[in-house]
Amino acid sequence: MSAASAIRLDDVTLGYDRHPAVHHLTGEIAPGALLAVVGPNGAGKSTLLKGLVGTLKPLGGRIDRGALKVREIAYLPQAAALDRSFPIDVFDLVSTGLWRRRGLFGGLSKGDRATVAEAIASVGLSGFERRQIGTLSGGQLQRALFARLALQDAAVILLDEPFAAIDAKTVSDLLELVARWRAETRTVVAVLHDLETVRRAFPETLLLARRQVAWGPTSEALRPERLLEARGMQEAFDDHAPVCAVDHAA
Ligand SMILES: Nc1ncnc2c1ncn2[C@@H]1O[C@H](COP(=O)(O)OP(=O)(O)OP(=O)(O)O)[C@@H](O)[C@H]1O
Repeated sequence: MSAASAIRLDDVTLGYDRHPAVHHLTGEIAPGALLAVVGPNGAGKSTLLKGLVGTLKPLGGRIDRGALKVREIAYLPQAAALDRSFPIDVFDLVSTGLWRRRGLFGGLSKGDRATVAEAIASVGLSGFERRQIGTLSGGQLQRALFARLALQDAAVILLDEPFAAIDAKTVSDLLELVARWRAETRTVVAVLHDLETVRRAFPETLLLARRQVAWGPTSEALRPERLLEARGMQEAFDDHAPVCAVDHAA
């Protein structure tokens, strides 16, 4: 992991084909932060993660990652984005978490194999090493993907709806892993829909509705009036508007 750097957003607009999906984002993700990103469907949450990981360049404003390299940011997209028919077993999937350190064709040493086995054990999947990922339940697959993330040794970990359709036991096991990452001073940003989980486990929240409604301590950001405001802003958003002139006063 590199020396910790904050990620700073300065009036960032992100979108597709010159149409903003989310705009006027300004704030700082401090090193070691545990930040939830919350908002209605289509609010721009996934778009924001794509901006943070650098796959989407801002249409406006600036994302400053300091000394942090884009390859030091690990990104777990929504489960739907993963091709589960890909012929790979749990061990090989998890071991790809070492690629950054070992290179694509580096091969695994005995020590590496032990590290992979440990990561698999840490998510409760020992015994599943040779199972094809297509045969796993949704929760088991998510455990395997978290084990791979753990091996990536990333300074920043971005999770897009990591607990969608996952049972309470699995969520609580994976949250323990997230807490461990935080103790290791990694930064974790997670898109979440379950506000109970956010309130329980995430000290900071960014509430989005095509722009930021609130960004700060979770208890403040998730006040009922803020959530209501987010819903109203989401409904009022014009999906076809071009990039706007900045309206800081709004
Ligand atoms: N590749 C794309 N091309 C064009 N528009 C897109 C693309 N991806 C997302 N959008 C649009 O950008 C807006 C924000 O989408 P985004 O996926 O970021 O929302 P979200 O908050 O993650 O939603 P959800 O909770 O439903 O996953 C939506 O109007 C969506 O249709």
